[in-house]
This record gives sequence, structure tokens and C-alpha cells, in this order.
Amino acid sequence: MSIQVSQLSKTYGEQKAVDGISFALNKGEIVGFLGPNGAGKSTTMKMITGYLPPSGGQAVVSGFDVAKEPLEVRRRVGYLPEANPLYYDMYVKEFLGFAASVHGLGKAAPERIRNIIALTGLEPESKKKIGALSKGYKQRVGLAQALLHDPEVLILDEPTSGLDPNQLADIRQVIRALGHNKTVILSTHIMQEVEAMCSRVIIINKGQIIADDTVQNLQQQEGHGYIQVTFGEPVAAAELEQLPEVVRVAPQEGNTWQLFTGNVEAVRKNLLQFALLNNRNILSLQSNSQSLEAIFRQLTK
Ligand SMILES: Nc1ncnc2c1ncn2[C@@H]1O[C@H](COP(=O)(O)OP(=O)(O)OP(=O)(O)O)[C@@H](O)[C@H]1O
Repeated sequence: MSIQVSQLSKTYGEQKAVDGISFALNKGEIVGFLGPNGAGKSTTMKMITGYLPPSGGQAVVSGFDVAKEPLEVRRRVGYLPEANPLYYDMYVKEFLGFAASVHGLGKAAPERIRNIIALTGLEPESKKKIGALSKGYKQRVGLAQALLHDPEVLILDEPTSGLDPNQLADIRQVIRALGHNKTVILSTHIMQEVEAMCSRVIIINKGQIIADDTVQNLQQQEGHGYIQVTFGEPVAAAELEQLPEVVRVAPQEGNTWQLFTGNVEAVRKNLLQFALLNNRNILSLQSNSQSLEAIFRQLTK
């Protein structure tokens, strides 16, 4: 187990920013950490990296308790904080050299820095001062810093914020490749990003975990899949609502309906049977799963 979080919580005054959350991540997982603004994502990430002491519970990274052995944890974790604090007066290579010395990379540092600059696409800007870089390139320096010591675990708080579409594609590719032999947890508000990169999604709302599953499983869960059916004649909502396995129905244009269900196959069969017994014509029938964005909105509203 790379990351084991048990009953972790953080209280600010009266507010429970993180409220007893538990999850475990294995090596090779890229997990999308989603939630509305203020849900507790950054607070959780800061506690897992050891930058913020929890009010309760425990976080264990690569077998080390974050509270008891913070140095062992920092050796194994690469962290890109949301605010990405960088030394603006330093040159890119100078900053990475400094970060390498903090991690005690010694003689390995120059080659490692060269490799990381290439990996994060910093080459064209590597001779500039950090303060002179665009937002996207500053973000790349933050990512380079997080990767420098080749950590087993990467904790990336909105790693792609500020990147243009070309840079987005590059960095997603880098993160996907890293995910083969590391554990990556990344927070984002971009749902396509999660669909493109993550093997698993954890959704947090008001400090509590409300979903923890693969994107595919989330889409197949109760009420998240739907069938769109068009009849040749009017049908009443009540007739469709009483079909077994239908969770809710939504009228569309004309005689088209969306039937939400956790069992798309069963509803398809039930619909065909309903049409046959009640003398209705089905003009088209299509099964769909809702987008992650729609599921997110449903779960967090
Ligand atoms: N230092 C602090 N003092 C008091 N309250 C805080 C502090 N840091 C965070 N909070 C509160 O804790 C809650 C969770 O904040 P957090 O930054 O973890 O959310 P988030 O999910 O990362 O949000 P966002 O998507 O906006 O970055 C918020 O209500 C926030 O105001």
C-alpha cells in the first residue's frame, strides 16, 4: 500500500474542513481527487505530505506514519502545492539545483536536473529567472521540483492549472507515464482530465468522501446510466416509472424519454416487453452513461 489514510480530519475553529476520511492507494494508481471549492482537497493533500498536522486520524505513506516520520515521508513524496511557491529571483536551473541539494542528490544532481528539464519541457525557458516565466512554465518548474528526487508518491494539487491546451496534453502525458510505477494523486476541476488520466476517482464534499471508484463503475452505478427511448406515440411518465429497475425518468422533445437506471440491460429488456404488451412502437433506443461532470454535479449539489 503506497498511501493509507485512516479517519483523517482537520478542524479549523468550528469548521470540520476534513471530516474523518479513509482511503488506500496502491502503487501504479493515478487517482483523481475531485470536489467543489472548499471541499477539503488541499487540506487533505497537505496532511498527507506532512505540511499540515491533522486534528485526528492517521496518514501512512510508503509504510511511514506522516506524523511520526515526516522526513522519511518527504524523501518518498513529490508535492506540487496549489499555490506553487517558487523563488522568483532564482534561475530555473539554479532553483532545481537548490531543490536537488535539499534532497541530497549529490553527484547525481546535474544529470537528474537535465533529465527533469527535458521531461517537463522546460528546455526553451531553462535559462530564465523563474519570475520572468509565464504561468504555465512556472507550473512546469513546480512539477519538475516535485519529480526531482524520483519519489514513489506524487501529490499534485491542480497540476495543470494555467496550462494552454498544448501544454496540457504534454503534461498529462508526463503524468500518465509516471503513473506506471508511481502512485499519483492529483486534484483538478477539469473532468476530462480525470477521464483521460485517472484509473480511479475520489470525490470529496464538505470534508467527507462521497465516492471512491473507477470512472466506469461510477457511470454504471445506481441511476448514473440511462436509456434514451423514442416512442411512435405519447407515453405517460407513470407507465415508464413503474418499469422494474428504472430509478427516474426525464421527458425530452417529442415522445423521447430518458430512463435512468443502475441496470441498463434489464431496462432495455423491460422496455421492449412493455412496448410489445401495450402496443407501443419504439422508434429508437440507445443506452448511455452520464458524463463524469454530470455525476459530479449530481453527487455534490
Ligand atoms: N488556514 C485555514 N484557516 C481556516 N480555514 C481554512 C484554512 N485552510 C482552509 N480552510 C477552510 O477549509 C475548507 C477546505 O479548504 P481546502 O483549501 O482544503 O478546499 P479545496 O477543496 O482544496 O478547495 P479549492 O477547490 O477551492 O482549492 C474551506 O472551507 C477553507 O476555507
